[in-house]
Amino acid sequence: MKQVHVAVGVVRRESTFFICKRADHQHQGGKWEFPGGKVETGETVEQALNRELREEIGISITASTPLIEIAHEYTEKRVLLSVLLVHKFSGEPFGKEGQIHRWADIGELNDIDFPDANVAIVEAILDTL
Ligand SMILES: Nc1nc2c([nH]c(=O)n2[C@H]2C[C@H](O)[C@@H](COP(=O)(O)OP(=O)(O)OP(=O)(O)O)O2)c(=O)[nH]1
Ligand SMILES: [Mg+2]
Repeated sequence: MKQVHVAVGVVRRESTFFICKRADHQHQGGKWEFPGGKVETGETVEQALNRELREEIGISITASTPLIEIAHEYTEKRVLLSVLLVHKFSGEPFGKEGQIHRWADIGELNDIDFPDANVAIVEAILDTL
């Protein structure tokens, strides 16, 4: 199975994190996600994430640091998630593509319905902060 490389942004403001709901027709539809998307040929992870966060939530990244890389195999798809912690940005995040979104407190992260690969992301957030 081909592996899809995805840049994922953990957008943080104080002890809260900006999350979006994936549309029903998408892979892992109906689950919450950290915004992001596929890394295109010739892009770095940082460039891909900056493009995706502009398109999806209307912000520009000012400062980010690598948080974790996760390779995960779903039954129908193999993904490599390169996750960056986005701690400075300009603009106010919103659901630019009409998606449901919210700020989740750090204490809620363990109870949110994320795709399976995100268990390791949530662990990394809780370990780091
Ligand atoms: N953005 C994001 N994707 C995640 C997370 N967890 C997780 O398993 N994924 C998976 C689901 C998808 O298979 C893949 C993201 O790819 P995608 O198809 O949504 O990428 P995209 O935003 O470029 O979408 P598209 O416009 O190409 O349809 O990564 C997460 O927290 N955020
Ligand atoms: Mg996306």
